[in-house]
Amino acid sequence: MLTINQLGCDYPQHPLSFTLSVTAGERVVILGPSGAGKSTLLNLIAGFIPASQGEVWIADQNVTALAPAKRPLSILFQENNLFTHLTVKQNLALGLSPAMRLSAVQQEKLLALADRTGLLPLMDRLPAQLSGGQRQRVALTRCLLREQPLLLLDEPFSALDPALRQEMLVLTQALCRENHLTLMMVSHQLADARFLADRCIVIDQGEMAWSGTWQQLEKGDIEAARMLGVTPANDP
Ligand SMILES: Nc1ncnc2c1ncn2[C@@H]1O[C@H](COP(=O)(O)OP(=O)(O)OP(=O)(O)O)[C@@H](O)[C@H]1O
Repeated sequence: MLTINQLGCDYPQHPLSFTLSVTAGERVVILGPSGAGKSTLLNLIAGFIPASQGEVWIADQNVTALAPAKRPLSILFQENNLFTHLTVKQNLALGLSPAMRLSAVQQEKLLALADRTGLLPLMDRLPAQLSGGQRQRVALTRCLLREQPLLLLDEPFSALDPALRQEMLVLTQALCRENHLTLMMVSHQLADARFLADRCIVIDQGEMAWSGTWQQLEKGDIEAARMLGVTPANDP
């Protein structure tokens, strides 16, 4: 589904170069120390940071030279995902049409998904009139309306309180399953991986340092776990 090969950019501190493959429908949680290159990896895949080397292949298509909007993926950041002057409904409509002019079928689709994610009572509000969790629910719903096969999440729930965070993880897992999405999510929490990940990747100093299961990390007896500060009795 996703293959990247020596994908990198020239940051002055140290070069970054990533090589990895993700299969269709796989849910991968990306962990690693602060500054390791996790966000850069997602931004290189999405095309927001131009690659100075390497290639990105998504669903058998070389997308390395494509503009971000042309790549078959959606990306969600920690915050600032919504247009502040547009209502929830308008923000959602942008997922289907840049001009927000929807056909009857698209309207129906939008309302059905908004119902699924609990947004119907909020449709006429502006983002400033929503809680942080509600805003992320809108942004996640818009990602899904785009119906792209690859979903990239960059610490999307880290500003939320634990209960809301758990609610969003449950929703994300359900929506990924229902829509057969391939997921790559950056997180600082091994608990997210425990809940969501088929596989964990640890990034260190601009490259992939380790790949395996959250159970292996949780044991705390491998170098990748030590890198994250995980010991058997200590979840980072
Ligand atoms: N625009 C930029 N120009 C130059 N260097 C950058 C730029 N953005 C990030 N970096 C550097 O690239 C490295 C990787 O940054 P990145 O934001 O990808 O790390 P991260 O693993 O996501 O960190 P965190 O967990 O703290 O969010 C860091 O050393 C950072 O200082």
